[in-house]
Amino acid sequence: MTAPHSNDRSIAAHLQLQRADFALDVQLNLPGQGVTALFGPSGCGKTTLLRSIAGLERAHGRVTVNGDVWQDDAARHWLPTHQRALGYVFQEASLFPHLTAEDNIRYGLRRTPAARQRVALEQVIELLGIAPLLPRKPSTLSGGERQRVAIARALATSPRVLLMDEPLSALDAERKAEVLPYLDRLQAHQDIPVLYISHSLDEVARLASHLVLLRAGRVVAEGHTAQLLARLDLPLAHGDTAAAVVPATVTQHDASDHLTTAQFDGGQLRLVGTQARAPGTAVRLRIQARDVSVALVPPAYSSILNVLPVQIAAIQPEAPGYAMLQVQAGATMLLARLSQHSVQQMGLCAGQSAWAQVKGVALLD
Ligand SMILES: Nc1ncnc2c1ncn2[C@@H]1O[C@H](COP(=O)(O)OP(=O)(O)OP(=O)(O)O)[C@@H](O)[C@H]1O
Repeated sequence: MTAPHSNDRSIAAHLQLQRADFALDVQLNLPGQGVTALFGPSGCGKTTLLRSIAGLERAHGRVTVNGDVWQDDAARHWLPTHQRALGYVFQEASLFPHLTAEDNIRYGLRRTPAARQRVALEQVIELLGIAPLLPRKPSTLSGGERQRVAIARALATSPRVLLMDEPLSALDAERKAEVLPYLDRLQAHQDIPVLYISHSLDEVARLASHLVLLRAGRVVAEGHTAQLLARLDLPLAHGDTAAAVVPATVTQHDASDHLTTAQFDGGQLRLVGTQARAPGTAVRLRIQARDVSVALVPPAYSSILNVLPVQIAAIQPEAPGYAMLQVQAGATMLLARLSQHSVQQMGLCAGQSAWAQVKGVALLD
């Protein structure tokens, strides 16, 4: 069943499911493009939600994906999984061991009706850089290579959505770093929305433009990743890993000093030692709360490259001895993790003007 508005770019998952000691109850309307991360503590229902969208669990409600109605219990409509145009990538690549990488990918392709095939096999192979792996059996591939083949197999079926359940969590840091750029490429070259479960805030910050925070089967918060990461009422903005994500545009690269300048909605930031990027390139920057300090007078003769005029938006006490500050630069919210002692000594309070000294800025893509 296809909705009359074929240009509908959204994913709706209005779902309820009751188990003996767990209930899923979500009303989600998500973007029909880009990566949406599902994040939350173990057992909060991330996998159950993804499986329900896939029709692998019999939740009740309504699921639509960019105009396709997969489930509408009110209209007694429910498509089984094989009739839902989706790709599913699990933590461990579940490839057929007796088939080569190529035959694994072709297997998915054969099961896709010709009318639905929109993604060319060659394109998928090129995108994931797996041409040299095609004749090999899964047992001869590394974990990262296997996962790239599994993603290729899912993509080759021309899915309307890609469901990824912790696709990198079984890989060590090095293999993860090897696969991540392919996920970036996927976003740049394929217009397929991705729902992505991850336990890693780093991964979420890097890949996801949209974020859903779940707890005990319910949605705690949902919205732009950058906005949610900086919200003091949410657990993400607390502790040693708290960080703000800042969308920016490269304006200059000074090759002699290895300094890149990027403009964001609130000023300029300079990054040292990053690869040269052409002016105009859109980038996402990550600023950790522990790398931001606050001064009440403009710091002089400082080695810190980035000093921004800000306004303190909010202050919240943290784990013993710490306070988390939201500081606003233009329209951008940053986080600063300070000692309680400094907050008291300096008499810091919401509404005050100050200078944020940013010690480290990381390029996410
Ligand atoms: N097949 C099942 N039968 C009964 N209960 C289940 C089943 N699968 C999961 N559960 C329970 O449902 C709840 C949600 O599980 P789910 O796997 O969706 O959580 P999750 O957020 O994906 O967790 P994790 O991050 O650990 O993977 C948990 O309480 C879990 O114990």
